[in-house]
Amino acid sequence: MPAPTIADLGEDALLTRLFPLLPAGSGTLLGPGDDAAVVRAPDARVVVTTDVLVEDRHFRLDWSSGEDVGWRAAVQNLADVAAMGAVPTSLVVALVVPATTPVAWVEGLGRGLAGGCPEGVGVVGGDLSGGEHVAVAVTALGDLAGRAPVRRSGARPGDVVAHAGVRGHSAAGYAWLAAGRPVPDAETADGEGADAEGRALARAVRLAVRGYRRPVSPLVGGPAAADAGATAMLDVSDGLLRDAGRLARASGVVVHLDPPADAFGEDLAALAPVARALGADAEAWVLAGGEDHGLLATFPADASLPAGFRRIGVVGAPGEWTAGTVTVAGRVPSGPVGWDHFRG
Ligand SMILES: Nc1ncnc2c1ncn2[C@@H]1O[C@H](COP(=O)(O)OP(=O)(O)O)[C@@H](O)[C@H]1O
Ligand SMILES: Cc1ncc(C[n+]2csc(CCOP(=O)(O)OP(=O)(O)O)c2C)c(N)n1
Ligand SMILES: [Mg+2]
Ligand SMILES: [Mg+2]
Ligand SMILES: [Mg+2]
Repeated sequence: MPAPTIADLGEDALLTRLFPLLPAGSGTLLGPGDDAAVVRAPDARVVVTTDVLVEDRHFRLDWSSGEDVGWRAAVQNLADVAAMGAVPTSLVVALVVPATTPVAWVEGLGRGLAGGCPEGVGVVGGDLSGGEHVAVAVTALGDLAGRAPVRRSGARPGDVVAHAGVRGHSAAGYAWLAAGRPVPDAETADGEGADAEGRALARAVRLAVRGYRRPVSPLVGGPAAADAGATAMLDVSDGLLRDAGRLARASGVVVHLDPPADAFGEDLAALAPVARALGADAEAWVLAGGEDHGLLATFPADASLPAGFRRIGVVGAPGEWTAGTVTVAGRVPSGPVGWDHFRG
């Protein structure tokens, strides 16, 4: 018997299968099933953002399961809410899927959405459409709880540049899958079968591929950064250099990143076996890889950095370099800076 597809079920039965898998959310007054949802908005100012994931652009069905795609769709949006200094509250999920899609894939997506959402966040509604390719558009709502939003534009010369979360993992995982290399199983990574070097490579590959399939954003760091006096913040979706450049441009400043071995030593060490095996450059993944969804923020020099944030540089005034410039170890890097949907 072939696996049942969503054409076997139809829309209503598919939704009946999906709803119980979705997280309810502590601020949900009316969840999925009516013409619209009703959610609590304690702050009166609602933070709202949307991001779409498109098959073969953001994910491949042969590289990621429904659960992976749901997880990433949630995290990518939750990170944008956190990057404003807000606490995410609800998601709305619009799904385009071919009729031939297995029911299990959509159920996996539901479970992945639940897995990517922290306690208290609900998936309160969405939409379904047939289409040639899979696309998942998520809208996220958040609560500032009295905080001022942390914008991209508030960085001042002398501020410390800090980052919370991993860097380069998603790009390394993508590179591994794009090279057509098999993902080692947990037994190879942790068991007795392989030699020490083989196990180290297996562990590093699994970390990277997991980072690509199911990134983890340090969401609580967003409100914590706001409370610690962050002057500017954004999540790193397109690459550290590109997103730091956006912050620098919006703020009219220059961002000076510390030498990679100091600022990103842990990531470089974690990804080194993957880079060696592929003949690739871990530094390029860390500086220009996207989709890790860490938080990049600037703080006054005398602020104490909240848990999870590490100093990676300092903000400078324009002069020798124009506003919007990002330097690494005192020089403007010549390699790629990150992702652009229309320019590669
Ligand atoms: N089609 C659009 N219509 C209106 N605003 C948009 C559109 N696409 C992007 N934006 C806005 O432009 C800004 C940059 O978008 P984007 O680079 O996608 O941000 P992020 O990386 O945080 O998701 C955001 O404020 C976003 O809301
Ligand atoms: C199959 C596949 N190819 C390429 C990529 C790499 N990639 C796709 S979009 C993107 C940048 C982030 O996505 P975007 O839609 O720009 O999110 P936003 O910046 O709006 O948060 C990257 C690095 C991928 N994740 N999967
Ligand atoms: Mg976006
Ligand atoms: Mg963002
Ligand atoms: Mg982008």
